[in-house]
This record gives sequence, C-alpha cells and structure tokens, in this order.
Amino acid sequence: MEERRLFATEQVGGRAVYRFHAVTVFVGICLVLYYRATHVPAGSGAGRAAWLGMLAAELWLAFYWVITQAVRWSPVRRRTFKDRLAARYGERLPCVDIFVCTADPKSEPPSLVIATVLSVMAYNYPAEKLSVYLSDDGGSILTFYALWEASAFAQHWLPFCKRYNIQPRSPAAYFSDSEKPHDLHILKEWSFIKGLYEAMTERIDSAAMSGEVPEQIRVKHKGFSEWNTGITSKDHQPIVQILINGKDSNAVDSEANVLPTLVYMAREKRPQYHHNFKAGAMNALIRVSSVISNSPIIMNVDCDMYSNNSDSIIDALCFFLDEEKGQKIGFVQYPQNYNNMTKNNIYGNSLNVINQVELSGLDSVGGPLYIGTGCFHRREILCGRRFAEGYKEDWDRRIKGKTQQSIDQIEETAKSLATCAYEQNTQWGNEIGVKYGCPVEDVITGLAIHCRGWESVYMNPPRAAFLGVGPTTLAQTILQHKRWSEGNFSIFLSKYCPFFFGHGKISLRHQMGYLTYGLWAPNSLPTLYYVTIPSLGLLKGTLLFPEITSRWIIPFIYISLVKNVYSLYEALLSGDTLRGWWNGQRMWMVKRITSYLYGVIDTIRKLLGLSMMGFVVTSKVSDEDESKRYEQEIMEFGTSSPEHVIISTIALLNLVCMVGGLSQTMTGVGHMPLNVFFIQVILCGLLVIINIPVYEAMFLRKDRGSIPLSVTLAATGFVTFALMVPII
Ligand SMILES: O=c1ccn([C@@H]2O[C@H](COP(=O)(O)OP(=O)(O)O[C@H]3O[C@H](CO)[C@@H](O)[C@H](O)[C@H]3O)[C@@H](O)[C@H]2O)c(=O)[nH]1
Ligand SMILES: [Mn+2]
Repeated sequence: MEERRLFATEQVGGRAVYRFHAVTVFVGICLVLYYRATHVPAGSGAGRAAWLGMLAAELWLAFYWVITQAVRWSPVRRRTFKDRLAARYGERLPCVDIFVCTADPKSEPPSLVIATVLSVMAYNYPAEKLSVYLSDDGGSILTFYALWEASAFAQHWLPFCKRYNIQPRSPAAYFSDSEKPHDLHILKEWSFIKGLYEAMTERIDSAAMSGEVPEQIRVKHKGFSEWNTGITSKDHQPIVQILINGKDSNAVDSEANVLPTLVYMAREKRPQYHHNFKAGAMNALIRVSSVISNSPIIMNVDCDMYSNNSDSIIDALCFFLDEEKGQKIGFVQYPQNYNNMTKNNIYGNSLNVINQVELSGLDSVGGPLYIGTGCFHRREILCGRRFAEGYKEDWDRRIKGKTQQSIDQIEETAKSLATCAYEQNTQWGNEIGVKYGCPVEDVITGLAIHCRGWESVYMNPPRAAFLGVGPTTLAQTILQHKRWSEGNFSIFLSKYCPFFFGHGKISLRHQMGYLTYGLWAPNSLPTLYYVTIPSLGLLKGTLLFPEITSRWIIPFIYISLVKNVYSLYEALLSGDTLRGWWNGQRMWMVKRITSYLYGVIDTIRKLLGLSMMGFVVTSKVSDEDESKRYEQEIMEFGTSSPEHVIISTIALLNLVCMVGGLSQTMTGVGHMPLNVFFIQVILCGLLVIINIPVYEAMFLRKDRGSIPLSVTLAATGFVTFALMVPII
C-alpha cells in the first residue's frame, strides 16, 4: 500500500534528451576511432608513433566515457515521509550511535571538532536514544579538554536549539551567520548563549595555542590524569572517558531534560603496531560503543562536517524502517557538501556534479558508494552480515549481559577493546568492520557491503544534511585527490576489482559506477598525452587530426562541442556558475596531470612492495594571507613542489608551441597553413587560455602564492628538453 511507505523514489526527468545526446556522442566516438585506425600514417617515423599514441589515448578516453554514462542513464531522487515514521514508531524508534573522527589538533582545531560534536548532539531525536563518540587519533589532551568543555556547554546549547528550533545546530555556524533576534526576551537568551560559546571557544583556542591545559582545569575531571605520564600522539595507552552518561539521572541539561551520552576515545597507539588510520579508528569505535550503547544504527561524520539539518536521523530511519524495502538497505549516504567554497569554485572542489548527478545515478543501480562521512550504517551489516531473504533486524537490541556495571567498569572494558593487540588474529579490518589497507577505506567497505547483497540509498534533502570544510589551497586539493584516485585505483587493481569481485553480485551498471572513480587515476596518462603531443605536433609540423576541409573533422568537432556543452549544462544544473565550470575544467586537467598521475605511480609502487599505504590528513586551517587569496579566487602555488613544476611545464610548453606554431603559420615557414592544423591550433589555444592563471602566477604576480622562480626555471628546462628531443 502506497500510504504505508516511508519513502518515495522518483525518476529524474530530462532522460530522453540526455539519451539522444549520449547516442549521438557515441556514434561520433566510433567515427573518430574508425578514422584513427584507418588513417595511420605510413612509414616508421615519429609521426606514426604519435598517431598510434593518439589512437591509444582516444580508445581509453572513449572507454572511460562509456563507463561514466552508466550512472547518467536513469538517476533517481528520494523523498521521505517523516510524519508517517513518527506516527508509526513513536516511542519505538531505535537507538543511534554517532561517531566523529579526528586525527590531529593542529590541522583539525579542537574548537572545530566540538562544534561538529555539538551539532550532532542536538539532533531532533530523543536524547536518551542518542550516543555520540569522538575518536581522537591525535590522542590529544587539547581535544579531550575541548570535549569536556562541550559537555558542559551542551547543557545550555541543546535546550536552546530545541526551544527555538534553530538551524544549523553547530554553534560556530549558527552564531557566525545568524542575525540578532528582535524579540527582547529571546535576544537576552541568545546573547547569553553566544557569550558562553565565545568564552568557551576562547578558552579552548588559547589552550590549543599554548599547547597545554591549565592545572586548575585539569583537576576538575579524572580524565585529564590519563595525560599525566607525558604520553605522545604515537605512543599511548587506550583512553575511554564517558563524559556524559545518558543513563545517569543526574546527567541533565539546564531544563532537566536527558542529555545524549558523550564519550571520548583515543585508541591505544604504539610505534610497533600499524594503526590503519581512519579505518582503525572506526573499528575501535564500533567495539567501544558495543559495550556502552550498542545501538543498531551507526552514523559517522568527519570532525569538520557539522550537521546542518536536524532531521537527518529521522530521514535516514525512514529508509531503514520502511516495511517493504527497508530490510535490504545496508546504508544511507548523504552527500559531502562544503560551506567554505568560493563563488566560482577556484579549485573545483564543490563536488556539485558528483553530488547531484553521479550519486543520484548510482542510487538507481544498487546504491551510492560509502563516502566516509555523513553515512548511516546498520551495525550488523558493517560487522559483516550477509543479506538473506526474510532477514529482519531486531531494532530493540541493546547491550548484552550485565547492565548494572559502574561507569568505571564499563570504561575499563571499553579500553580493553581499543588496544593495539585486540585485532591480532581476528577478522577485524577484513570481514568485520571497515576494511584496512586502502586509502579510501570507505569506498572499499561500501563495495564489500554491496557485494554481500545489500543496497544503499542516497539522500540529498533540499536543506543540506552536512556541511564540511573542503580544501582551500591547490596543494590540499592535489593531496586529497591523490589519496582518492590512488585509493580507488588500488581497489580496481586488487582482488576487489568491481568487475571481477562484483561479477554476479552487483549489476554491471553498478560496477561501471564504481569504475567512474576507480579509473580516475589512469585517466592521467591519456590526458598527459593529449595536452603535450598535439601541441608539440603543431610546433614541429606533425599533423594529428583531419584537416578542416576533410569531412572527418565533423565527428571531432561534434564530440568536443557537445561533450563540453553537456558538461556545462550538468554543472549549471548542479549549482555551479559558468566561471565555476571553467575553473573546474582547469582543475580537471591539473588534477589529472598531478594527483592522478601520482595516484598511478604510487599504486604501482605499492603493488611492487616499494611503499606503504598512507593517509595524509588534509589541513582544515590556512594562514591569513592564503585565506585572503582564496577568497579572491587567486590560485595558490607558493612552494616549489614537483606538482607545481608539472603544472608550469605543461602551461609553458603549450605557450611556446602556440607562439611558435602560429608564427610559423603566419610567416609561411614550413608550409603550414592554419586550416590544416585547425584542431591542433584550437586545442593548443584552449590550453593556453585555460592556463592563464598559471602564467600570471609565473610572470606577473609578486605575492607569496605565486610560482617560485626555481619552479619556473625547472619548467623552462623541461620545456627546452622537450623541444630538443625528437619525440615527435
Ligand atoms: O589516521 C587518521 C586519519 C584521518 N582520520 C580522520 O579521517 C577524516 C577524513 O580525513 P580528511 O583529511 O579530512 O580527508 P578527506 O579527504 O576530507 O576525507 C574524505 O576521504 C576519506 C577517504 O580518503 C574519507 O575517509 C572521508 O570520510 C572523506 O571525507 C577526518 O575526520 C580525520 O580526522 C582519522 O581519524 N585517523
Ligand atoms: Mn575532510
């Protein structure tokens, strides 16, 4: 019966136009490949090799294009019926555990972390059913201190949020853009809470600045004594502190309402044990929470992603508790939205197209990937359960065994579950919990869940569920995308390759959806080829495309035009600006020739056993000067890193080829009329135009974010080399 459903699934419109466009582009691609294959220059010269290289690059890009259409074919949108859930379940709603992960108080300031914690404590959900866990991989007293402060502030913050039903419920976000209320009575309370919040943040920040917590504060909670022995972030005992025990009748807010349980955890770290980064933290959280609250639903967020929508738990439960379809749903994923993007998205980090188009598309073929944050899981499934027909979850499941333990006893038990040795000779990190050994632990874990027969759901409500901090410098962006592309590519090359591991378990289109990301990294090679060889050909008089008078030029022009117009249309529809799209195209190239290239190299090095997996946390802070340039949308280089050399080399190379190629055409040297080299001129010209910010950073800008002279010199060296060597 339709009225009983707790959620609805709707088709996204516009498919006929999309499919027509896709078919014509496909025909165009076939024609291009046919032309390439049948027009290979005779002989054994460099021209022939370059042509065959073009063929290889285009074959790859064509294959990748086909892969990316899988998710675009029939996207869906989900809608929930929250009032039906409330009416039907009322008191019987399940308990929910929320995990927040942080790793380093320097790149993830404690005041940022607790704003996130406070936002998830304040969900529109019965507080007695909510437990919030903070995992601190930095093992830092500063973070513990901040959480302790937050536990006190929550007593005022939570009732305030609920009384006025405010949004968002991260105090940092709320006070930074809420206007002073007009009502005098409310204003008084608003100012009081704001004052409390600011004073608290000041205390936390100044502790963070000085690197220590004042003695008069350390005596106020037993938890601080864990740091008495001078421990370090890489070498310390397990720490579990229950700061608020929801079952304790004294743990109430300023209006005598129950508070959610709040727990601090820093799993044991020892230099001789590998800690498996965030995946290790998640698994420790799963175990620690199992003896404290053991809720059937687990939600996890990164410490920089505050809850922006207080109904997200209710929304997610509409899927899990739906009588008809809920049993098969393994996890509910919300998009990663950022609140610190500039208008035109200078580093292409908005993820708008991924969020609006690709994840909705995946939702129609088996479900979105698990993307690590803003995701609701079912505990049992995260712990390895396979789907079986007729399976029904026990939503009332609580902690097994003794419930009459004291807090101290529970903490001791919990600590024993967060030791380094606990996982030895167990299936944790493999069949149980979040998987180890992959820089995108989330994606591989989600894939395993899908392959065990579960589906997932993508929920993208009009009011964003979570807002986080995206990278704000070029270096952070490149770093993040290196980790992502490398992680997804290593899944592709591992035994978990969606094509093989997923064969027979998930649909072909779902496999293709996974490959959209799995093949990011290898895209670097054909792209690198495409941004160098045709331009060099222009300079050296090697023709690599049909002439303007040839009819074969039509499919080339058709594909490039239509593909770009469609990508622009998708971007605009997803909320990007025209300039944002253009910047995105630049970053698309930059990421492919740096992050993705590194992704390929590092994956291969790891396969050969030459290096270990790493997870470099992206910094959530940048200095004032950098932030200012970010606000002004000026690209940040500044350091002489190898990736900056690559970017500068490609930019410079194209400039030289363009100037050289055009001047030869104009002066008639080498008999190279413009119309013969039409496509190469356009391609090289576009590359020059898109690289204008790079030239500015090289030659015009004088600020600290410009390209250092050493990089320009190195790039000049490489370009000279490329011109001297007869590659083409
Ligand atoms: O040893 C570690 C390293 C990281 N983290 C946490 O992992 C989260 C993500 O790290 P971040 O540096 O912010 O990386 P992002 O690239 O922003 O993370 C995205 O990509 C990751 C996979 O690469 C996913 O795990 C994340 O959920 C997803 O937001 C943060 O909360 C960290 O505190 C840990 O808990 N322990
Ligand atoms: Mn992050």
